[in-house]
This record gives sequence, C-alpha cells and structure tokens, in this order.
Amino acid sequence: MSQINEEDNHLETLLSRNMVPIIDLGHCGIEEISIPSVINRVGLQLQKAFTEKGIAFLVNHGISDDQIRAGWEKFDHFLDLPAEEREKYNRKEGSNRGYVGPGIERFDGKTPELRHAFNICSLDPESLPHNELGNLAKILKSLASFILKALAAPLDIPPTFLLDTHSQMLCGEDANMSTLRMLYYPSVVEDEPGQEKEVIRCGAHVDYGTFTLLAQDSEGGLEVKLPGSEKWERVGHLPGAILINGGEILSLWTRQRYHALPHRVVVPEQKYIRARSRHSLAYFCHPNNATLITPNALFFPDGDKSESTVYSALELIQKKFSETYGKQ
Ligand SMILES: O=C(O)CCC(=O)C(=O)O
Ligand SMILES: [Fe+2]
Repeated sequence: MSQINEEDNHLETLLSRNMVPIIDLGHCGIEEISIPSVINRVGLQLQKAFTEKGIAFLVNHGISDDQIRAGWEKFDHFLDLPAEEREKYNRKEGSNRGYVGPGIERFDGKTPELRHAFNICSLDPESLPHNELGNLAKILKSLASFILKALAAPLDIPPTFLLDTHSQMLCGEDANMSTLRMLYYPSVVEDEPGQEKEVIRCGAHVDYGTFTLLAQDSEGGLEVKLPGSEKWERVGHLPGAILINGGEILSLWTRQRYHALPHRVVVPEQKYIRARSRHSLAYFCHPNNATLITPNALFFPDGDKSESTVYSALELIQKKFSETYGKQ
C-alpha cells in the first residue's frame, strides 16, 4: 500500500496540472431536447479547448458508469468465447467492423498494437456479439450528436450543418465510417518476450475523423503531445469523465485552428499499473462518406478557394486505413 502511494505521488499528469479543460455538459449530452443556452456555452468551451489544447474532459455527459461498465463486461465475455465462436466476428479485409486481435494494427506504421479491439459500425444486431454493445453505441451516438450541435453554435455555419453532414452515423460503413471501438489491453507480463518496459500499448497516431470520445476504466498510460510541443505528456484519469479529442477532418475543416493531437498509450512504468489490465472505448465520429471536406469550410462557408483538390470523407479515411493496416 505504501509503495502505491509513493508511486502515485510521482504521477504528474496534465490533469493534475490543470492543463486539460473540463467541460460540464449539464446532463444534456444524451437528451433529445436541446437547451440552447447549454449548447451555446458548451460550443464556446469546445472552441476554446480545441483551439488551445486539442482535448477536453466532458463531465455530466449523461452516460452512467454502469452503462459503460456493462459494455466492458460484455466485451470481456466475448473475449472469453472459444476461438471458433470469436472468429465469426473477425474483421474482414476491406472492412473496419468486427474483432481485431493483438498484433494486427500498426498505428505508427511499425509497432503492433498489444490489445483486443471490437469495432461497431452499425446497429444491425447481426454484427454484434451482444445487444448491450449496440445500446452503448446508440448512447454514444446521441452524445456525439449533441457535440456536433454544440460545435456548430459559435461558428458562422448553419446550426445543423454538422448534424446534417454526420446524419448517417452507425448506419453502416457504406454510408458513414463512425465506429464504436471496444478496447482491452491485457496486463503486462514482465518475462514475456516483447513485453519489455518500453513497449507501447497503442502506437502514436492522430485520429482520422471529426472527433473521438474516449472512456477509460483506469490510468493506463494515455499520452498526448499538446499543440506546439514535442513532449509526450501523460493525460491522467478523471473517473466518470469522457475525453474528447479532435481528429484530422476537424483540423482540415478549420484550417488547423482546431488541433488533432498525436496520442499513444504507453506501458506505464509504475509496477502496479503495469500489472493491471485496462479497458477503454473510443467513439470515432465521422462525417457521412460522401461529404466533401473543403478546407476551412467551418470558418468560411465557401471554404478555401486556393485548395485545388477537395477529397470526400471516405477518400480521406481510406488513405489512412491503408497506412494503418497496410505495412505488416
Ligand atoms: O485506448 C486508448 O486510450 C486510446 C485508443 C486510441 O487512441 C485509438 O484507438 O484510436
Ligand atoms: Fe486514437
């Protein structure tokens, strides 16, 4: 016990230094009815957070710990299934949905990810090993829709521009690439080859879409590089909060005024954290595939005329996927 406290004392994080904005959603995050004053306030706070830091913690977002834990529990059950049962859900070539085992993805192009992932891209019960995961995906979609309304509020675009361009979230990959990814990082086994101290749990990368909502069950080594800094810094864990980080499409849409932060998950140095497994989940919010992402269009409705080639959201993500899964 005394050793844990001693190690805890040395765990400086961005959170412990008050470097991550905390945004209170006033319990409106997953409600159908919008309260304009909350949307406007949250919109301004998100604008400040994305401009200055690229990340923020969302609190009072309306999703209970129990709902999130139930999802992780069902994911654990899935991982305990006999291999032949589990394999039915394996991610297939050319698709993002399904189960991805350790060692398959390489976010930085070289380091294999030491984690189990399950990608949910549609609410079709056929593609899900458990209903509970579909329910969780639905709730996160509601929270993402609230954020899309809030993000539009301080900008000079129609209030529904972002909702309209993301209208097909979780309607399947043919329409929209938004994904709920359930994640499980096993504990670090010290004497197993490939599990040395410097091993990375999830390689450095920037998320591709508009933004990502991330929940984690414990401090587990999430690090970011803040805007203008080359230093990896530990984010820290705020129980019950959901972390939001900007993706590359948001950054392109705002001509880099809103930051897409590089992040990674390292194997922590603290022995007691290394010995612990970690759950997280990430909801990747993406525009509908056909949306043309005109650089700067969120600040200037006609976008940046100097740009000669404008890509669709699908073209942008396909380019990224071939980098992540291609070099194996
Ligand atoms: O598990 C985490 O904390 C981060 C996961 C992540 O960044 C990703 O899957 O894109
Ligand atoms: Fe990420």
